[in-house]
Amino acid sequence: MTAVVLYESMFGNTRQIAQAIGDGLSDFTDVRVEPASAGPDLAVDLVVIGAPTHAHSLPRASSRGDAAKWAADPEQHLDLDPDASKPGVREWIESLSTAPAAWAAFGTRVDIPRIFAGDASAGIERRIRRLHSRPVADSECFLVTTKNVLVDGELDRARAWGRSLGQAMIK
Ligand SMILES: Cc1cc2nc3c(=O)[nH]c(=O)nc-3n(C[C@H](O)[C@H](O)[C@H](O)COP(=O)(O)O)c2cc1C
Repeated sequence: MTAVVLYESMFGNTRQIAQAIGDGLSDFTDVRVEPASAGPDLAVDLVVIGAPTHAHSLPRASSRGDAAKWAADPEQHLDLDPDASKPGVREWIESLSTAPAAWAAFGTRVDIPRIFAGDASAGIERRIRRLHSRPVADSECFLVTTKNVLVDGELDRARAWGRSLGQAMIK
């Protein structure tokens, strides 16, 4: 069995979550963790795909530009990921003609009530479901602070979610 965890990340949090999900999955399968800008790779048994929440939904070119402006402000103490300005998860999904054979969605968002934050994972799930496919597990969103730092315990939660996806695949 093989799996790929695809992510988009501006400031590194979603990348760290993707790597932790990959760690959890690696107990069950060979797994690669890659930016979504690498393009569609459906030749695997499981695709796990995640993005940061921007304006309640998935990043788009304009919100990636806003993220780059935040990172350019030294007072924000943010480093931009190398692939941050490239096409990401929204474009990856738009390029699909069929859904991956097995897939699950995750996101990151600010630790405020979901109704105010929105949730990229729900946006990913909704878009791939339009290709007449259901995820292998409910989507999951991981939390950052308003200063864009992962909330304590979220990497452990991501590892556990990755393990649960691996378990679901071997059943
Ligand atoms: C342009 C922009 C818009 C954002 N909009 C939202 C939002 O609507 N809701 C939210 O919870 N977080 C929002 N955020 C915060 C991101 O969700 C947060 O920066 C991200 O989860 C961190 O992941 P990353 O380090 O992988 O980019 C926004 C961030 C940026 C840069």
